[in-house]
Amino acid sequence: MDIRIENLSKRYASQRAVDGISFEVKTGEILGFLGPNGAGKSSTMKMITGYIGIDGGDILIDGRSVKREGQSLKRYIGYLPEHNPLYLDMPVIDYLQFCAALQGVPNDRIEERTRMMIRLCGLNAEKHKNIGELSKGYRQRVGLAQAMIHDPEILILDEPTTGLDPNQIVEIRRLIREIGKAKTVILSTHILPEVEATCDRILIINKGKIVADGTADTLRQQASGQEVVHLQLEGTTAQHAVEALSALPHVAVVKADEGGSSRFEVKSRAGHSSRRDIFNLCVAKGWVITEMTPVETRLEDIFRNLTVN
Ligand SMILES: Nc1ncnc2c1ncn2[C@@H]1O[C@H](COP(=O)(O)OP(=O)(O)OP(=O)(O)O)[C@@H](O)[C@H]1O
Repeated sequence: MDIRIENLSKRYASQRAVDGISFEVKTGEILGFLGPNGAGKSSTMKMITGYIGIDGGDILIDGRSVKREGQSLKRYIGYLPEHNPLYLDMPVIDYLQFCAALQGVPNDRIEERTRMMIRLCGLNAEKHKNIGELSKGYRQRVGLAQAMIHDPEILILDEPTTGLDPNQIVEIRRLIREIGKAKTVILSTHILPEVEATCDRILIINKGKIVADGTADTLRQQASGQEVVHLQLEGTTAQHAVEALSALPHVAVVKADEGGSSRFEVKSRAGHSSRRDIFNLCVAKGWVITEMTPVETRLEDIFRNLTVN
């Protein structure tokens, strides 16, 4: 099921938490929703799931308006909220059966779906414990299990791997990727490598507005206006190398590593590459290149550039 967000807005008193955003997520796509604290991610997710009202614009799920048909669209959506509300006095298994019934899973399938979620989310050893006795990570797993119990077409996951141990993070990412092949998934996270590992596309929101939308590769290409190369040379001094490299026509900045290790960072002018010139210079001077590595713009840097004001 496709999700289409059209000029969506949310206000809390005088604050615009979500400020006229538009984007689309297709079936089979996993969208990573990034943004600093307070950017408007949870508010957007809550509007998609019908947990809070829409102030402006609309959300279309398979062409149907959440504003008009929100209640009947809820059954297509699985939602893991940021603050996962769980019944602490209930055993895991009873809670999941209760959620299945609430979500309209037919009586004769409740046990099978509950068993499947317990297996998928690694809850077997804890299934008879009260939720209040579980560790933070296991509570998160219960939250994920309840989000998926009715096998929804759409999954909205607000920071799904928070509190999980590294092994379980890998498992849950794998699970999300698997589910994402046939469903529509939006997940928010603060863990940038997670977005690259799990998501097909990234949306960055800042102060209620979208500031980037694309694959990790496209965002990198857009951000890397200037080529940066790490270089290591033999047969010259740092001072000579910096002077000669700085004189190349497209080189903007040359930085030598401290300690005179003959390692350099060479930044070119926007839209130019200096790698050939560097190579030719070294050949002409008889210097040996022991390393020449283009530096990729890190997702962390892209995120910071777009969201630090
Ligand atoms: N119920 C509310 N009442 C008043 N203001 C709210 C409410 N919920 C959210 N806000 C405000 O709206 C803004 C966006 O909040 P939101 O929770 O959507 O951000 P977020 O991107 O999910 O942040 P985080 O990464 O910290 O979870 C914040 O400034 C927040 O304080």
